[in-house]
Amino acid sequence: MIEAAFRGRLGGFMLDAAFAVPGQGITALFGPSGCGKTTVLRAIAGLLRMPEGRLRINGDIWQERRRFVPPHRRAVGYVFQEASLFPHLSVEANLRFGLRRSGTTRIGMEEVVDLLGIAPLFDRPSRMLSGGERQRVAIGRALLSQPGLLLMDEPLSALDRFSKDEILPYLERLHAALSIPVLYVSHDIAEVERLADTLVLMEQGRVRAAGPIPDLLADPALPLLHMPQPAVVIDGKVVRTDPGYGLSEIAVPGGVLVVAGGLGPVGEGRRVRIPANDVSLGRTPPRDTTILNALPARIEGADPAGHQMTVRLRLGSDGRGAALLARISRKSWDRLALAEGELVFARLKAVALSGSARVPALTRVD
Ligand SMILES: Nc1ncnc2c1ncn2[C@@H]1O[C@H](COP(=O)(O)OP(=O)(O)OP(=O)(O)O)[C@@H](O)[C@H]1O
Repeated sequence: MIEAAFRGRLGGFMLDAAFAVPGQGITALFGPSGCGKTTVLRAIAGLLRMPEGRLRINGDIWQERRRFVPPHRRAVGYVFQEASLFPHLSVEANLRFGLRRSGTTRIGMEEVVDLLGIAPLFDRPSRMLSGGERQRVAIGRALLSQPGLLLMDEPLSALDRFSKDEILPYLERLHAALSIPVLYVSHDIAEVERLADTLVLMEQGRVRAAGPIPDLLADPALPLLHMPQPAVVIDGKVVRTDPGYGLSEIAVPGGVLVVAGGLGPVGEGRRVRIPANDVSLGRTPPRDTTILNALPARIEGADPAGHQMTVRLRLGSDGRGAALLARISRKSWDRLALAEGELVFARLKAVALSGSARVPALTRVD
């Protein structure tokens, strides 16, 4: 468990942020520019001492009343927006610099090099790396310092789209292979939807909500559902693959989804992303359609969005499955006389796998 509470004033900015999140997986600190995400990360690293603060990381107290563990005694790895490598040193020497800082070895050089695909870069001076490559080395160096907690402050924001897409699968691999909890600052919801297990939503120095990302994306009291392009993410497992058609079946709470790709061992974890604009609703099961996914679901409620409605649903005829959103026209809502509690068939035009394999938390290896 990671329990954090910080309160205090920095110039004209008031921070009053408290959250408790699982001590494993990736927790995203998400919110608009200036809401205090970096300040919280700095307070967790001990680089900033808030007048009132309480911080407990998986049982270890790092700050409480007069107790304040200094930054060098906190087992954190910190990855910044721009990798601060030694430009004249080789990748290997930069990585060894991380290794030297610590006595115990939880993660070794070989594992880091393998996980982050660093082998081909090993002998290069770090000034000759691309932005994405530099960031991979910076992440490797942070991991080699044997952190009990990895802090990442917008690690992809200085990269172009191409480099971002190149590095995201590596972050997903880390997520799958390591048990080190990660606090990940971002203001890019696409990144957060892809990587995070838990979301801490910040607004003006405060925590508006904290919880599993699938729940927060579909919560009508929060701004995420009211964004122009809302979406849900659902975590499931491969139950069948059909290599001939390049399809896999993913069991999710309340149904089974057919998705393109995602072929892999049965039982492996997968996350899917379903944009609300790609979901339509009908009262009867569809026939003669090219749509592969049409699942029974119950309407939980609906919120007007201009001339449209954002309909909140739960998969399964009992309405107890995963949360789903549908953006439909108000006219369709009225024409079908839809209402809370009704059973409908959700037709999902697009179900995209979000990233690569996700290993369920319980089978993660240490
Ligand atoms: N040492 C300081 N003294 C005064 N004000 C500060 C200090 N540190 C941060 N602030 C202010 O606190 C606010 C929050 O800053 P912070 O960098 O934590 O936001 P953020 O959510 O990470 O933003 P961004 O996404 O733009 O990086 C800002 O208004 C910033 O100017």
